[in-house]
Amino acid sequence: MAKARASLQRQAEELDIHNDDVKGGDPEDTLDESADPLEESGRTIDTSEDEEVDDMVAEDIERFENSFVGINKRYRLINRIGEGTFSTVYKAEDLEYYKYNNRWDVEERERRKWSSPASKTKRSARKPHYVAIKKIYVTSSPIRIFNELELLFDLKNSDSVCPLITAFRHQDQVVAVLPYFQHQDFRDYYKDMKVSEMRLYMKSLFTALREVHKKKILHRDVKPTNFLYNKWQTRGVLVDFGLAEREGTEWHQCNCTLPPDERRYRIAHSVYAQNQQAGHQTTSYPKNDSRGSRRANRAGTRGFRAPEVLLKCTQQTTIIDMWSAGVILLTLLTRRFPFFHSADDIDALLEITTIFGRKKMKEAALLHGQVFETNIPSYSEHGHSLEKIILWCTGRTDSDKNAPKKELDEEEKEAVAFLHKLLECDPARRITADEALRHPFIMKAYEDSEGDDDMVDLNEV
Ligand SMILES: Nc1ncnc2c1ncn2[C@@H]1O[C@H](COP(=O)(O)OP(=O)(O)OP(=O)(O)O)[C@@H](O)[C@H]1O
Repeated sequence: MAKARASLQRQAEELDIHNDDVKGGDPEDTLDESADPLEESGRTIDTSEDEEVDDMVAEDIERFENSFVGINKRYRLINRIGEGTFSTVYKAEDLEYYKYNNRWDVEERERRKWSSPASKTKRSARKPHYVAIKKIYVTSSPIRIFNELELLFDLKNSDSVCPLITAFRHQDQVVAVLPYFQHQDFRDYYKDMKVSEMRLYMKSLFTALREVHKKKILHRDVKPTNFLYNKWQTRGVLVDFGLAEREGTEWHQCNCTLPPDERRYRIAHSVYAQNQQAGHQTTSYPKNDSRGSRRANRAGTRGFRAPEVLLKCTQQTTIIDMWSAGVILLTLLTRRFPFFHSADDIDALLEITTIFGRKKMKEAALLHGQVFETNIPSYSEHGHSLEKIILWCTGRTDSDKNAPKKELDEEEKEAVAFLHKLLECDPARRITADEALRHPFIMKAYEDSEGDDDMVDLNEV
């Protein structure tokens, strides 16, 4: 393992490119904006090798094959399946599959488990095997590429993380080779997923996050396009560790990790509190603050960033991913994608304020030593309940005040009770992936899959 790591490191160091990351934020921060969930370019392109390939895509594949000498000896490129901010992903047939040990191939393992001894040898000899080739843009910094490859290498034994099979470099171009994971486009099912199906989706997502978080890795970019879900197999895999990092990277003490008494003391003696006591409602923070602005990693995708990321917490933990998972569940329950659609971080904070109200946001900000103030009169002190928002978004509100009040059904109510635990503004009180998997809402998914196991047993008999 150490040898492979050293070789990856060497490859990253060898890259002679000095460009900065694609989108930098203000120089004081680390802000990597991943693809907008609304942008068509981020959309999964459906592929079947028999399908006609667009002329433009065929040209692109040809360019790629010509620029990356030798790639077509190992892989037959079939189609372009995804385009993101940092990479283009192609589906390809692995031409040298049988030369190697393919422990990464979970699907083949499953197939072999259930097939007869004779078919095991017969069919696998003919069956083509597919991979996803991620061509990382040359504008990505070598450090970033190395980071992604190294974290994927670390997670190689996790079935719910799309593993790294191998990686190649040719001049300034790096490609990562991953197993091709058959999945459906989120946009094709989020509008009509039943609550029982949401449970299975979330269970699979938390299983992946538990694995990642156990290794103390923050994914940082949890969103539907980075969780490839196969609803027929009720299994998904996490992809895209391009923004991921190890917990503790560049940490500096943040107020949120102080013992409550000490935090209260600091807040009570802050400039903000003193100005408040003096009754300076409009000048509760220094207008000409000479202190340097705070540095914090705010990488992620708009609409999925946790409040502590937006508030520049300097000790962010793996729990930021659980907020993003909450945004996915909110999307499924409201049938709105993307649910949040802010232009920048301030907008994002305001969108959250609309739901949770001014009081909660002020508390959330103080927790990280920040002051949250807004003069927008329409934001209420306590916001709106998630129940109400789901009813609004799904057209279950009546303009007639005398009409009987519409309510969520029992299953939706259970989902909302769980959602509150994910969309908790205080990271210390937010549910972890491990706890989520033991929550009654998710536990019901195990009851459903126990039923499925029975069915398999009967078929076997
Ligand atoms: N292993 C895989 N199997 C099938 N499809 C994949 C695989 N990996 C990636 N894809 C497809 O390619 C898309 C882009 O991949 P990825 O998220 O890794 O790239 P990215 O450039 O970092 O994207 P973004 O900027 O959207 O975060 C995915 O949303 C998915 O549709």
